[in-house]
Amino acid sequence: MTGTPTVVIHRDQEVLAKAVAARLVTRIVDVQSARGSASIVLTGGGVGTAVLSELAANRAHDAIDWRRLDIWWGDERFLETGDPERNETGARKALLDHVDVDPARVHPMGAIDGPDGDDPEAAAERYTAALRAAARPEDHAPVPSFDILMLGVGPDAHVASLFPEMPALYDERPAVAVRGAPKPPPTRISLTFPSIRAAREVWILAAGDSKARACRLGLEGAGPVQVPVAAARGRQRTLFLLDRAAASQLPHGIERIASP
Ligand SMILES: O=C(O)[C@H](O)[C@@H](O)[C@H](O)[C@H](O)COP(=O)(O)O
Repeated sequence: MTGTPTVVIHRDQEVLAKAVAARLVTRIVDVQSARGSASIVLTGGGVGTAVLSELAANRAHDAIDWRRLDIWWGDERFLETGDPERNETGARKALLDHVDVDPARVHPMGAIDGPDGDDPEAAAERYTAALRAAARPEDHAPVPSFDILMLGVGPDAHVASLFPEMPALYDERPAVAVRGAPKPPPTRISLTFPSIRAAREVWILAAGDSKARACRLGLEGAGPVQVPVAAARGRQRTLFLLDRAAASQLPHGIERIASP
């Protein structure tokens, strides 16, 4: 795992979302120019979806070769396909329906009306199989080395659908079913920490006062069972991309202020 995360603070949620969208363009273009293709992991939640909307609105997204981009999800709500509460639905509406992605390279997590019916464990196993199929020998893992893995964070410091003190925190499988999630809806599918930590870069996205404590604890090295975001680290780099409100409890001197 990498060393100390880098903290970048933006004035407010709107500037944060625009800046993360611009950062995505630059990082994806750099990776595609170096290796031909790139892979990203999307997150649900307000900030994660706002980033996708800003990316759709920013014509710089034309610099990305969308046909050579693998798109995965960090977690998903186990609902019917097209349900507005599903992260996939939000991502398609905000961005994916507006760019020329290769459908074969877009990997949504299962839905309750999918091939596994109302069995989230089977749907998680299917996602695990897709991850394994995409992994290459040089990844040295059962999942691909995602170039950028984005995660929102909850006020309770959850990331993806890895909630404090829940069994999924201890699971070594690439993707798992989560039942009884404290954030509705209760049944979800989530990547686990081993999958998150296989990513080259992990970007933690947070805005608002309600995330300030989670961000502080996540950066102070708290235990991952109580503070899951504390274990969300990339192999090469970890970024905490925050607005001022989410950064309001951080000790002075560790941040880089990006927006005046
Ligand atoms: O499916 C989900 O609910 C998300 O993946 C979840 O992990 C989200 O990213 C955080 O709860 C932050 O959500 P907000 O940005 O909306 O606060």
